[in-house]
Amino acid sequence: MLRFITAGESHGPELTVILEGMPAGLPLQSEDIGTDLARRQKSAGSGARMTIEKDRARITAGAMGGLTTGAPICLVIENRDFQSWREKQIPPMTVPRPGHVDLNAAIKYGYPDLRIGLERASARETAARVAAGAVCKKLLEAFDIFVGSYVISIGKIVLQVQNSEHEQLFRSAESNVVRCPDAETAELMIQEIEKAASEGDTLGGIFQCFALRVPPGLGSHVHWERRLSARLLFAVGSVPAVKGVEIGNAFENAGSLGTDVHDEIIVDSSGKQLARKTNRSGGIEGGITTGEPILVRGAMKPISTTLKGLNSVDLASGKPARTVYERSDVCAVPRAAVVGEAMMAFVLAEALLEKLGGDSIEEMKPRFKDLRSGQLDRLVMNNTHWNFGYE
Ligand SMILES: Cc1cc2nc3c(=O)[nH]c(=O)nc-3n(C[C@H](O)[C@H](O)[C@H](O)COP(=O)(O)O)c2cc1C
Ligand SMILES: C=C(O[C@@H]1CC(C(=O)O)=C[C@@H](OP(=O)(O)O)[C@H]1O)C(=O)O
Repeated sequence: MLRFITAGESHGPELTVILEGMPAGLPLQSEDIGTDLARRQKSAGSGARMTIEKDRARITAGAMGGLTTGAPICLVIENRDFQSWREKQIPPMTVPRPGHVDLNAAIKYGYPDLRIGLERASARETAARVAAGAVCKKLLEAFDIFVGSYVISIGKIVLQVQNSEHEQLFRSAESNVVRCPDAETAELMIQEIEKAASEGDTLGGIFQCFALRVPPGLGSHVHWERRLSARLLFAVGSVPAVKGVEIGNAFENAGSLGTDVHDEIIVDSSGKQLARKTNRSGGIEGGITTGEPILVRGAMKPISTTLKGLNSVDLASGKPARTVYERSDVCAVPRAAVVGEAMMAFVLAEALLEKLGGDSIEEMKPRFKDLRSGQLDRLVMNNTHWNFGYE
């Protein structure tokens, strides 16, 4: 079993993540994690906090001499902003912001100050997830599996050019600050963010995560919690502010005819390998990977903290009050996309380990080679009748 747990508050000294279950022998350096940490910070629409933090993961356990040992991996990320909070007398926060955990956490935990809830609910925690996800990506890369993402929409600006060249779309998207593959649409998205910011408002949007060269056979149909589709929906849906997740073209498919949706099975030009004409299923059928790219989209609500303010109630006086603004992102869809990648990488790394077993990369490699693929001659079928009996 692969698992991770994070700890840390947004303005506390540091974030910690422990990733347990990684096999031994995986090359791992802090720089491997730094790239994704930096990607998660870079985006149009980011607030002032992102100019303060320079995220870097310190590896304090589980890797020695640049290789994982099989022991729990501990990663620590400093919160530089802690320095400006540690000596401060902070006035109590008593007006809950709609869209945040503020009110619910206070009701549930009996907090005397709304800050206590927001400190842990803040998406600062996602830096720790991205660090763990980067390690999972290293494992997947050792088996040539690639996980990436790009932005499909911000507010009402939607990417029109969508095709199956996900890796290429990803590369183009990385060249701009909204992580959109099409330069013209990216420009419109940036303008949309600037407009919302100038009006004291915020935006959400949709990001696409994908995984390429995932072998068929990860996940299972035999039990609800082993279905890879369900596990991916849960993982990507756990990203703060993500309120909808779909696999493949799920919502569009729901309004179409079956014969227009399901990915027909063909024998490819080699005559030996089974393939699909399309990938509307997003690479999973019956909770098991098909070998086609895995596609998961996350829909993020607009950022809850708005400069304009929203109506609420001051819990100290019981009177109506406007929310108080300190600072915030205006749009975080490009940043959330990187968190989505991390969550997807975690689920796939876990599923790969379940499939292959083994305590070291060396043990996993030959088993990976031997994975059942869609090769016709490896499918064991015969025409003898089968007795459907239980006694
Ligand atoms: C990368 C990232 C950055 C975020 N930045 C902000 C922010 O600056 N301000 C804000 O109000 N919400 C931000 N959010 C969203 C809140 O964390 C989230 O809406 C809040 O915790 C409530 O959780 P829920 O929306 O899942 O109910 C961000 C989310 C992500 C994933
Ligand atoms: C710190 C991060 O994101 C934060 C997520 C966040 C929220 O409410 O979720 C609010 C902002 O923090 P602050 O209140 O300190 O300005 C964001 O900057 C981060 O992503 O590393």
